[in-house]
Amino acid sequence: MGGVADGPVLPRYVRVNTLKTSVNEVTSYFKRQGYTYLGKARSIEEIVEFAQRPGKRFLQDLHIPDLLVFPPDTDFHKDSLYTAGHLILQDKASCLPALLLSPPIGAHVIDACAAPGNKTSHLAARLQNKGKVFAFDLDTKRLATMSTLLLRAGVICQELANQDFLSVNPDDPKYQKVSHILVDPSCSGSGMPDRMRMLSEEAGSETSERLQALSAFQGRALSHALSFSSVQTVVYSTCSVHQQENEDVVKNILEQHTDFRLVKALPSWPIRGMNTFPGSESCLRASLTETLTNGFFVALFERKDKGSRSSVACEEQRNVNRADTAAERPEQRDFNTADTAAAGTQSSKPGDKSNMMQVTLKRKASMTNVRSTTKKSRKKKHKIKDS
Ligand SMILES: C[S@@+](CC[C@H](N)C(=O)[O-])C[C@H]1O[C@@H](n2cnc3c(N)ncnc32)[C@H](O)[C@@H]1O
Repeated sequence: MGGVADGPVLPRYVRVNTLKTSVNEVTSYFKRQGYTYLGKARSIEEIVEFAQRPGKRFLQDLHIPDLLVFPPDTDFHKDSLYTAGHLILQDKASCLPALLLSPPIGAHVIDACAAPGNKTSHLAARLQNKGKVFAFDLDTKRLATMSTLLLRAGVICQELANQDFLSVNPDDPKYQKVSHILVDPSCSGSGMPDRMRMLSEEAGSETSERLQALSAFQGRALSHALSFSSVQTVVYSTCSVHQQENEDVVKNILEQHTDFRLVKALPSWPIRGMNTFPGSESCLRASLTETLTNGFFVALFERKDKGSRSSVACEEQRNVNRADTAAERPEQRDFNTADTAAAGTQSSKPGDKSNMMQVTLKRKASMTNVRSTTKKSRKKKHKIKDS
């Protein structure tokens, strides 16, 4: 393990799945396992210090109440609380989007690019399984993984669809009550430590083209989310460190969607968006060196007029989105590498036409495919319960 001289090391963050247990119960459990509970962290510096030393100790995080912090390399994969879905191994930064979206219990929520589903399960926990999470993803395999993870986490308010979010009709009566949307689209993954290394090995021009295409897709996904007529709050997040995928996307969207404004995301968070446009400090950034997390970016949008948006404005924006989408959709499927690796499943290489074809074919199976996976998973749930 690295010492202070090697720079900060990422602790093991553990999110308590409040659908199945509580922070108090988990704290008592670990105390019985011989761990010492050091209370709630008071500063990031305290966590930095804490993470330098091994040992059976843990803290409660200072920003995210249902997050516990253990020394790096603490392995919970065989722990019975983990296997029973009471604990979710999730980086602190990746807990920010659901925390910030903060849908009220019973709300209808869309998770636009959802698999493998850690944020979906966090959203369901915040909803206390009441209301609805419509979760979309293009990748069949990742959705199957997600279905298993959600089952283990006790999530029952989800509706999964193997569908391009950009093709979801905001006028569909099914989504008329959607008030909160999370957009966590495919990105370069440059905030993930190993991804950063991989990216630096890529040729400059290739990287810049890829970033450009990613950024265009991210903008369209975010714009599409803002076109749902009842949506009030939207969170946009990436695990990228690039301005092009973060502040630039947000700036363009604010210019297009003047009926939305940025809200200061978690004011107590120390690192803000890069100063590239007025108000960019409302966004937040995360990094290993500054916040002891993976590299991450979050922007929180809120509708200015809390009443419903004019249907003409919605329709105009959707026409723009549809035209852009039709032009760009085929390439966009290449950008799943970082996310797929994070999910522990096989990824398609950028430009690998055979894999692209597979994805296209799989997508034709669409909703039925996922619904049948979900049914199978439900059967499995009973088996797990019985055994
Ligand atoms: C960053 S990952 C999402 C991680 C997920 N939110 C979580 O916390 O587990 C991005 C996901 O977007 C999916 N995706 C890419 N393009 C999409 C599209 N047009 N519609 C829906 N999902 C898409 C990818 O397959 C990938 O699973």
